[in-house]
Amino acid sequence: MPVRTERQGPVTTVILSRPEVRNAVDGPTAAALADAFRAFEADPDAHVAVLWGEGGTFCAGADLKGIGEGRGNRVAPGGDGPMGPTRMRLTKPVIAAVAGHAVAGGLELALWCDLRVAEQDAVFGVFCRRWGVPLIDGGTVRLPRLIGTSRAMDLILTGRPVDAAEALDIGLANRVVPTGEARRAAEELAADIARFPQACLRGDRMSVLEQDGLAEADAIAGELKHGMNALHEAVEGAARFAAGLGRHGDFTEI
Ligand SMILES: CC(C)(COP(=O)([O-])OP(=O)(O)OC[C@H]1O[C@@H](n2cnc3c(N)ncnc32)[C@H](O)[C@@H]1OP(=O)(O)O)[C@@H](O)C(=O)NCCC(=O)NCCSC(=O)C[C@@H](O)C[N+](C)(C)C
Repeated sequence: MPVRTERQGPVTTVILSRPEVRNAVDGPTAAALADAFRAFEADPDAHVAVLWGEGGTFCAGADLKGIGEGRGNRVAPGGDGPMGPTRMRLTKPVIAAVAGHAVAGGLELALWCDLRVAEQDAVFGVFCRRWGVPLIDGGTVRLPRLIGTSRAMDLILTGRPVDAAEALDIGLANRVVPTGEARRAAEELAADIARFPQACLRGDRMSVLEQDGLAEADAIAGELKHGMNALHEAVEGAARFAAGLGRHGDFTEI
């Protein structure tokens, strides 16, 4: 099974498991990844997902051997991405737990996630530059939005490796943790996020995602729309505050 899912309360961990090819994604693996995230999205008790690659590597991108033999991943307009879930807009957050390499399509998978927790020896990069395989899983769109056009163009044109320290510095990684700790740290972060009232959190997240390409006034109108959908939580949350709960950053009691 190239993909499996484990569940701890509201946290779902999707595990990419083809360590013998550094978790390179072929067609069946892409389909299994997409299905795993569809199942996460449909499960009302699952709040936050973690995407982790087994065997010390996040993902070496698309399966180059398959591409070389004419068995490239399916590229269908309107369908799933060649790497699987990269064209889905989930209503819930996903965190990439990056050990080893997150390169080419593996970088695109990490960019699709909301947050990236990287091990200190993790490496990111547009390694597909070497083979003439294009970024068509959102990489040319999400990378500049995340780190800015100038930095993204450097990485896209040179295909150079980016270590964890630089990734943190340029905002590609959100946290850097010791080697071997990415999954645990990402799951802890996911559990922290899963504790909050979810309608408000999902609305604020969606406001961030939807504003790309919108004029400021339209983006602010979108923010209002998502915020109003979660007002019931605001009333409940304000009542908890008035009762003296959750003050001074102690979120465990809310
Ligand atoms: C990741 C890596 C740095 C790890 O190095 P390592 O020293 O730890 O491991 P290795 O010895 O190089 O590889 C171990 C095994 O893993 C296989 N492997 C590694 N990456 C692979 C890959 N991408 N496809 C198929 N097999 C891959 C190797 O061939 C090898 O198999 P073998 O034991 O049978 O020789 C190194 O393997 C590497 O550079 N791999 C290639 C990465 C790369 O360039 N990927 C580009 C893929 S194209 C791409 O993803 C772009 C994407 O947008 C395309 N699409 C839109 C279609 C999705």
